[in-house]
Amino acid sequence: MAKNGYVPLFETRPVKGRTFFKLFAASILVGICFIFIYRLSFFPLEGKSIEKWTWIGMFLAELWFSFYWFLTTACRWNCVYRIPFKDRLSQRFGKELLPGVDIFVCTADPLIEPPSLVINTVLSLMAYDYPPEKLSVYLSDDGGSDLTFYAMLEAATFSKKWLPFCRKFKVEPRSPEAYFKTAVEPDLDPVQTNEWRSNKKLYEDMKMRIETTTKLNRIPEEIRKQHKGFREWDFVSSKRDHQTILQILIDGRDSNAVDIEGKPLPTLVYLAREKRPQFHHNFKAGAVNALIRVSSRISNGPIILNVDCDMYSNNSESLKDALCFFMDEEKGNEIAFVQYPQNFENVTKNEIYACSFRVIEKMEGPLTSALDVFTEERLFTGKNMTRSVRLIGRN
Ligand SMILES: O=c1ccn([C@@H]2O[C@H](COP(=O)(O)OP(=O)(O)O[C@H]3O[C@H](CO)[C@@H](O)[C@H](O)[C@H]3O)[C@@H](O)[C@H]2O)c(=O)[nH]1
Ligand SMILES: [Mn+2]
Repeated sequence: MAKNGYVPLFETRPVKGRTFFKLFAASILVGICFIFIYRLSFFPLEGKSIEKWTWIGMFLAELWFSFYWFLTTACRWNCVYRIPFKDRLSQRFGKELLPGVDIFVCTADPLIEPPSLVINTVLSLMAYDYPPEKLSVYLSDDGGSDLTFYAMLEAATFSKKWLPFCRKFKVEPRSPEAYFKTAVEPDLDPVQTNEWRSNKKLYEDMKMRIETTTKLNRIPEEIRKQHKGFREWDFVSSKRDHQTILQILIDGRDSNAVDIEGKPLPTLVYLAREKRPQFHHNFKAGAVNALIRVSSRISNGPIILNVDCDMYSNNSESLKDALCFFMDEEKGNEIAFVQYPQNFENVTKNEIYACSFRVIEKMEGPLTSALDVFTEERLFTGKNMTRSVRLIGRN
């Protein structure tokens, strides 16, 4: 493994049984060739018109199925596993050497994507096992909703206790909702047990306050008075017609931005990009473009992680896993995009949703498919983009 003293940060292992798969594919290819030979050599020249047309129709269908088979087989031809070694990453890169990571969370509607769900995702990302001064979490709110803004204010306050709590009790996953749903009260000394209980209560109270405003569908006057950011909504006529609302809720550059233990907090930003009815907003891709511009002025991290608001992180170390691919001294430069596996809740025990890391190597020019990748296209070709970043996505 170690070559000239170099120890890689990740390993690529071929999936077992590739030769068998290739033989199997070759046998199908032979079968397809026979079908084509048969169709071309035995065309019913003498037959009725219906026979001829059915023959042509079937041949076209066979061509089409063969093309589909070719595409799916090509994708599976050289399957590999990627294995990151995050312990090596921590050994080799101290706090100072790790890159800044800008995390983008997108939400679009406070009714479909309730603010309590959004902040659970945000809190799970803020609590990543990563130097907080290197982390910045940006929420893009395409719903332009003060209900979501209020939930973010609550999350900013709650994070001061939640982050130390996660470290102390080794909480996993770090979405408070997901954690408290299954966690059993730890059997520790009374002081610690009380601390655990009081944090649970803090979360439940916060969730109740947020859900009450969501049900009311407005922010009560006494809460509005607590933060000047709410005044922005005096100028919002609708979710499709408003000015930019940008609020830095926790500024990591400020030495006072610390949790209850005095440790630094990650930067936390709320953004509702400007929208006007005469301009198309381009959905999530538009939101991500706005986030790239805004984050360039605030933290300008060379790594961007992009998640949807309903995708909390279920492992506090997964950021380090992804970084192993980018930080590897030999192969890291060939990698531009790492895609996290996605685990669905309450679906099935068996893994049928391709929950594995995906890594795109040697990227040249824009890629096709899916919105996450669209943002990448802009990143690499955009006229005013001078920022060179690498992406982690979950799509
Ligand atoms: O105008 C919009 C519309 C959507 N979103 C956000 O985009 C994400 C994805 O949208 P959703 O409607 O939930 O699509 P899904 O099918 O659930 O998402 C999958 O499909 C999308 C389109 O390919 C990808 O962008 C997502 O990452 C992928 O999870 C969500 O966080 C939304 O809040 C915005 O920010 N602005
Ligand atoms: Mn979704």
